[in-house]
Amino acid sequence: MSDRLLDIRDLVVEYPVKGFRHSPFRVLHGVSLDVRPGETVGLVGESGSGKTTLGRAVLGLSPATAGSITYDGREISGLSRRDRRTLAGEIQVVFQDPYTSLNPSLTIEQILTEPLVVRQVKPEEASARVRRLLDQVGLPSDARSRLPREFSGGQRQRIAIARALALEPRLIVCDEPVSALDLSTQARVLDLFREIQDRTGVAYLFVSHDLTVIRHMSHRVAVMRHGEIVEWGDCDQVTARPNHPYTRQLLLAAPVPDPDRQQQRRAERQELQKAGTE
Ligand SMILES: Nc1ncnc2c1ncn2[C@@H]1O[C@H](COP(=O)(O)OP(=O)(O)OP(=O)(O)O)[C@@H](O)[C@H]1O
Repeated sequence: MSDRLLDIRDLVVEYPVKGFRHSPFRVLHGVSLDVRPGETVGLVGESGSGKTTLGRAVLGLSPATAGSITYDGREISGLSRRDRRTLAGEIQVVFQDPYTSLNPSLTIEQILTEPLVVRQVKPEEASARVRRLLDQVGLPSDARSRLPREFSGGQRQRIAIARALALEPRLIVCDEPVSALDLSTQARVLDLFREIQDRTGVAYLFVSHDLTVIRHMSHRVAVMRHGEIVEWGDCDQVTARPNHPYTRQLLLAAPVPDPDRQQQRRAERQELQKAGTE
């Protein structure tokens, strides 16, 4: 087995701009990174840096203008919709907003069974799997007959995670999966992601603007700015000894519990900004 489950090379993504005089808007300017089986690669950067676009490109939702995306040794960036469907069991997604990502008119059982039905899993087997999935994400089995609106944001995100796990994927693109949740719920859902990884060996491409979250989750981290990766490597190394001034700013902006230290970091950050690095 290749040590690269996902391999992105020199990826360029452009969005069309209305009007024939306008050239397309280039969002990713030749991005390269890889994800190994069972690891978490964090993608961090300010709003608009292109993190979501990169995740969408992996999912086939934003077409690549140039470059390649290889999954398990197979080029996937130009796949047709039909061929994409065969990958659905391998690559899944958890979106940011648990309030809009679940169909409000379906019961939890229907939501979790849908991907299994598409895979022609027999009804009895599907029902047993739904129970197991709920158990895996810490929800009671009587959740099956209820609707999404009967659950809190954190519980809904657990349901979204259960749905992503239904087909036993090897890679999940997590796009800001905790940023709509309050802090204590965030911590519990992050722990759940880690527990699931320890148990199943799934890999995550984990998108967040929050360096504290990325640091908690990632084995390796890519720091994005203006559609480029400005720093990439082992998470401990990047966060302990950042090379790029932008990474240093992100680190200084991340909250710390000690108010004196927080004040000192704010001053350091202002110094960096004055030096013209922002
Ligand atoms: N469908 C689209 N059509 C045109 N431009 C888009 C589209 N989607 C995103 N963009 C633009 O691409 C750039 C990158 O957006 P993207 O959502 O990938 O960034 P991001 O880092 O995920 O930001 P955020 O953290 O705010 O979600 C932004 O300037 C955005 O306006």
